[in-house]
Amino acid sequence: MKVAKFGGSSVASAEQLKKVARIIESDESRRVVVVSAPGKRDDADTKVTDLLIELGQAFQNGEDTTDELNAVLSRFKQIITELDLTDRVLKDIKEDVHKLFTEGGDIDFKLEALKAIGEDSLAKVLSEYLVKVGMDATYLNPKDAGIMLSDEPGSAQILDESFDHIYNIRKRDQIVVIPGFFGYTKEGKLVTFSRGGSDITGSIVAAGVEAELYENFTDVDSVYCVNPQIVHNPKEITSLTYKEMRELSYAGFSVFHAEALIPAFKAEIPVSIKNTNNPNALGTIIVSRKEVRGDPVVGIASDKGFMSLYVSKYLMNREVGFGRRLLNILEDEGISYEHTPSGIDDLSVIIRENQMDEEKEQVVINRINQELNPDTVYTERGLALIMVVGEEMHCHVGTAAKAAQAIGDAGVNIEMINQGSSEVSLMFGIKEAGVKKAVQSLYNAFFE
Ligand SMILES: Nc1ncnc2c1ncn2[C@@H]1O[C@H](COP(=O)(O)OP(=O)(O)O)[C@@H](O)[C@H]1O
Ligand SMILES: N[C@@H](CC(=O)OP(=O)(O)O)C(=O)O
Repeated sequence: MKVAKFGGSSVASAEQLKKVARIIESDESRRVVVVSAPGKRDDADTKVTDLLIELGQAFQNGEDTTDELNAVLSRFKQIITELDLTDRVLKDIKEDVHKLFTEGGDIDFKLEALKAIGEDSLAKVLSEYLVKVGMDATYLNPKDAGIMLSDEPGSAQILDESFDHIYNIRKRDQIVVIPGFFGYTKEGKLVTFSRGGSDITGSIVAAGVEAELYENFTDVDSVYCVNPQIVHNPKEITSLTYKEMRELSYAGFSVFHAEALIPAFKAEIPVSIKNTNNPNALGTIIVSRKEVRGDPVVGIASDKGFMSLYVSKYLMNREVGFGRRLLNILEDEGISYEHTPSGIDDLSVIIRENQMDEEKEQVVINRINQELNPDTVYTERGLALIMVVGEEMHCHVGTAAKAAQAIGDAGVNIEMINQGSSEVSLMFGIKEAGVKKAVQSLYNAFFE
């Protein structure tokens, strides 16, 4: 049994949904299908999830919501008209939205339920279309699928007990179409994963049903060794390990959600990245172990939006508990951190900028000054991280030197270097403005 997930680009229009139906029909082991909400049809378009977020914001601000609701309805109207389906889904959307706007309840959970309407409606549309073209298919709500999540709106996590429930999907003899991106808490409240989270649903369902393969259909022929939006026509990666993909997706390979690998990895289910627009292309396979190739680097990822919090104090190395107290301050202020590169008398904490606005930054700096009495404390915004990744790095001499040289050749200053003890990746912190030049130069050094 295979689980096939189709992303926003694969379900953006009636034309795309016809391709999806052909893909499902062409392999009878594709029995479980997970879908996103309709994504962008072109660069200027808006994802349905973003339209729903705008609808929620208008409602929360007490504004007229007619235009925002019509924008969502018209996306679905166009799809069902072109597929010649009933207008049942439009009625459901209107009813669901009306209920959410008029019944009592917590606003945060209403906003969550609104956000999920895109995936939910698309799953209904696709199952109806599959039946219309002759397949035995049915819609399955995440609650009935057994997808139980933690009570963390917008960043929910799977509860372990879900997997036993999800296994029961195997017993169904129809093709089931499950909306991605959301599930339910034990109390029955709808909660979503973080953005792009349909990949997570697909991985959870694949682990739950013990699938032979988790296929993730998107709009590129494979995972490329660098983001194709940065380097023109980069080399394809045919296979990589979970560890490598985890590092790369964390650092900007948005083709697969960084949190989506864990369920498939734990259940040892191979993940295949395929193109809905070119399903015969080989794609990329992600597995636990791959043959030794002799290449130290498989991919180079980059992500913007980081900042560093720099703290120095003479004899920091001898002050017991200094690091713990610093991180405690961040914990108290509800800030998560990414990395902590350190020297003898100094420590930098790398944080995503959206974790700490200017106001919070002042609170944190004041507390550090009062509670830790440092020599210096300051922040630097506008940082990017570049991650050079490859499992074979540990048996190659000189990879770090080659990477640093390539960044230097691009005329970009390295602000920070970090290498994890697992030696799967090398991380460089640079100013955001230098990302394109540095990535192109690294690509030339390792792949050309
Ligand atoms: N290294 C990479 N390899 C392939 N695609 C990448 C990479 N890094 C970023 N991307 C981008 O990821 C996009 C696919 O992800 P996404 O838009 O989330 O797809 P979907 O709509 O299927 O969920 C590609 O169109 C590509 O621009
Ligand atoms: N629709 C949701 C979830 C998702 O996975 O979407 P996409 O497949 O378009 O990345 C979002 O936009 O966040």
